[in-house]
Amino acid sequence: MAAEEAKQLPQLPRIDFSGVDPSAPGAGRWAVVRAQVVQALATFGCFDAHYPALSPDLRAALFDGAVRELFALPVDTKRRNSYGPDKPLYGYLGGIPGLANGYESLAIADRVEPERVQAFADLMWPDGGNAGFCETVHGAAKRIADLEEAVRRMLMEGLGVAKYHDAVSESTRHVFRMSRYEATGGDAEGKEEIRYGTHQDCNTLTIVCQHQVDGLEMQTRDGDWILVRPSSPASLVVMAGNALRAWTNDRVHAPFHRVTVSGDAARYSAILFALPDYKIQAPDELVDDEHPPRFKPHYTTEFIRYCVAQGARHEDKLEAFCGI
Ligand SMILES: O=C(O)CCC(=O)C(=O)O
Ligand SMILES: [Fe+2]
Repeated sequence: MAAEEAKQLPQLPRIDFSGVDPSAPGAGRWAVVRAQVVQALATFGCFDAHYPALSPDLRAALFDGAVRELFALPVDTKRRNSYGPDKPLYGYLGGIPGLANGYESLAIADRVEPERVQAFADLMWPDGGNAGFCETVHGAAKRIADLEEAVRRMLMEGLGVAKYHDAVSESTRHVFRMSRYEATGGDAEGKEEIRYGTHQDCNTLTIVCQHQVDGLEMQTRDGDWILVRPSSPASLVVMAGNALRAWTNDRVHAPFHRVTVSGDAARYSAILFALPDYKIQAPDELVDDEHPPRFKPHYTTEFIRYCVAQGARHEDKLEAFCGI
């Protein structure tokens, strides 16, 4: 894409979380940031979050140490990362036919807790020596999970439904996925390849941390593609998925996105997915004459099953699944 062309495209909203402490809701710059979060999720469905709590040092330790070591393991070892056939999107993924090529990824579920990270590390390195991996991965994932909770709380406060926050947190699971996208071997035109095809996420909120190599592209409501360029070494991308869109009765946008890679360096990312166990049904406060119900109540597991069966088709799957 030519530089002049890129300049004309809208930029992702950038929201500065410095001075926001997820463990002290309401304090510091909370109210100012909350207004920006609600606005960004309603329009773009995503934003660039400057979040110094995930320090550049911790980020470097995560990618240059832990994640690289993990992907260097033999495939048979990585395949041990499985949560059973009922949870297809949980464990090791090595390419998803038709959707993701030259892509490999592993995931730690269901909560970001030291014991879960340790159990994962013990599967990968049964002989031990994984204490450094655990400390780094848990440290990074915990900070990202804190941001997810703060963003969700801000959104719920902004929409006037904060009273549901604790119950929603209680039945939200966190899946921390580490992904690797194979390089294409050159920057020349025509060398770029879509490594993860166009899709909307099925969950409530997703937070992407990309490292050094860009590649995440977000589609605006008008259909333009924006290549995400992190605004600072401490920036993350926060986006809404279809579960949050449905729960808010369509007040939040769930953007289509994809990953395109070129060049000689593999791309690595770490992604936190918040997955709802609760029934997705908009609270009464978000349904009125002006906002009639848009989606039938459902569970996200059912919707994910539907999406997997539908395959890589680029369409509004939520509407097709449960639109009213
Ligand atoms: O790796 C990324 O930047 C995003 C991948 C993605 O969209 C996904 O796993 O759902
Ligand atoms: Fe995604």
